[in-house]
Amino acid sequence: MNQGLPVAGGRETAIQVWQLSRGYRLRLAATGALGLLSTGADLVVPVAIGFLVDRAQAGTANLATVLTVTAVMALSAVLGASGTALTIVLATHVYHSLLAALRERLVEHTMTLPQHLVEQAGTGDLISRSSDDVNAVADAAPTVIPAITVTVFTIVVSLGGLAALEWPYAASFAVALPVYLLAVRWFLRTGPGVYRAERTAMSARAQQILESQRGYATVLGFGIAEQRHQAVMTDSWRVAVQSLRARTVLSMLNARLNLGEYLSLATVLVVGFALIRLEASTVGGATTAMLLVLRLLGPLNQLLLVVDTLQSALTSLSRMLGAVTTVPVPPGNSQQTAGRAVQLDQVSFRYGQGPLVLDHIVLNVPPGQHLAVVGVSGAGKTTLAGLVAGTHLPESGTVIRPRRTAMITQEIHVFAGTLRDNLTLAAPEAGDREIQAALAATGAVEILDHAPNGLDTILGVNGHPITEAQAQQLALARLLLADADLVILDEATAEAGSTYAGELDRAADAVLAGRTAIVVAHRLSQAATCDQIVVMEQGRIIETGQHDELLTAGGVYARLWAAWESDR
Ligand SMILES: Nc1ncnc2c1ncn2[C@@H]1O[C@H](COP(=O)(O)OP(=O)(O)OP(=O)(O)O)[C@@H](O)[C@H]1O
Repeated sequence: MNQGLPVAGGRETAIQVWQLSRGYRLRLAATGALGLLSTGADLVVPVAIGFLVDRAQAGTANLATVLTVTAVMALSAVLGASGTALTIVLATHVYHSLLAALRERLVEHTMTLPQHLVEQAGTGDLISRSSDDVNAVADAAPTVIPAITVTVFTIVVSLGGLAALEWPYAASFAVALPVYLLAVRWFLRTGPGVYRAERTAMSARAQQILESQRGYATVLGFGIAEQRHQAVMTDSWRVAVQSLRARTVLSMLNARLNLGEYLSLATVLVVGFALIRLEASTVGGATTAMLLVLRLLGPLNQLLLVVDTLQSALTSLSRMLGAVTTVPVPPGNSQQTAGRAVQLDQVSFRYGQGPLVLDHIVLNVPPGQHLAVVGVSGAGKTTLAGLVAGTHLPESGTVIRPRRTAMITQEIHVFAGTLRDNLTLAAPEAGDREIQAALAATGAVEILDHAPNGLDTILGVNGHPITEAQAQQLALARLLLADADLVILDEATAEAGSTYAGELDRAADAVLAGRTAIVVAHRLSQAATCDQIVVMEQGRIIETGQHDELLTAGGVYARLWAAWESDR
């Protein structure tokens, strides 16, 4: 079962958001001031209507009074509405800028996460955080931002207005306040768990679908399509159940809000009635108070309703920040240096909680030397290559490698893009002549000869097809252009003895010339030409030496060599 990446707590989320807001705080303050002024202008309407009611009651209202008051109301309404609209635009702009900054940080950070941590968490979890969660936070903007900006300012200004009228009016609102507070408290306690469960179910579904797609060949090969289909259905049903729970919680919140609304209106009416009887307020004053409370209820309900979206967005935000703040703290040490040598000192490693896969490895590769790593399948060769490349971090011990290290793994990926893009990934400044030279050196010119648009031919999904061996040649040409100090080769596609194996060995020789290299020798012909060979068994180095020395010694390497020669 995948453990998933961590989720940031409330305090950590607040700290991260505060840090992220650096550079936007002045704009935020200006937005706040504008919001307050705009909502203040909105106060004019209820006050003016109360004023008119009093004048009408006293019989002193004439056409001029009505026209003047109407003009003032119209002006304040226009000013208030435009100010509020501008506040929302400004707030939305800041929100999206902050989200873009966070998304960048997320992508940047995930690129530095050690491979095993991502594998342990499940790629689906990471994809879900950088897609579903980013969408949830972005989608919240149109509802949450207007609700928050309008409500917060309306509450402050309206309560101030009620208190300025007669304090009992403001105090009467306190009767309904506990209902609202209890509703929010209940929702904040119930909501996060329900929303987190919904998001986690979504992550699990994403992982299930991803695994079915990635393992498509295996699914077909073993005839387990129906089984996979059922697994995806089960996870989709879990998402449906969790979504239903989330929506039920929302309906229950609605019921509580309706109760609060009823209580606040009833209380202000009763208080207004009592104040008028005591001659502490005029009918106009009571009218203004009633209008202020009505004004307050709309945004308040809107805010509480978007607490749902807000809560969901906050959950997503905490998941995004959780992935951003995942700092791998390996007890072991993995360092990059300006030099060209590789050193491993007592390096041990395991995947998650599994058994030791590398057991106290000691290795020295002097600058410019080529080291071959040999061993049966599962001995730990690929893992060792990953540790030297820095994609895995040691559990204990120290890895020292050149800063400019490049690796070709067993999974060679052809990126969607042009042939040129695929070659210049690690050398963006390389010109066409250098690219052609690299293709020639690695025997890959044939790819170019058959590419309909030369270096501009689109490769990858739906692009110009290339064979697995050509993809490997392309990867070698890319490596040559990257001009790394240390090259790690862990490619294993070509069958020993095939024409391609010979071609790839020659291409690899061209790439490795003059560099420090570690070659995971899936074909022993690759090992024979290296300066040094280490033989691995169950995570340990059991033999070290040159090809001839190891053959003469008659140990494991000699037996592997004999078996390999007889298979050729
Ligand atoms: N991602 C992983 N999670 C858990 N265990 C793993 C993972 N990758 C490899 N292992 C285990 O670690 C051990 C060493 O695997 P590794 O791939 O490094 O061996 P190898 O010598 O390179 O094998 P091969 O020649 O088949 O690639 C094996 O027991 C393998 O099952």
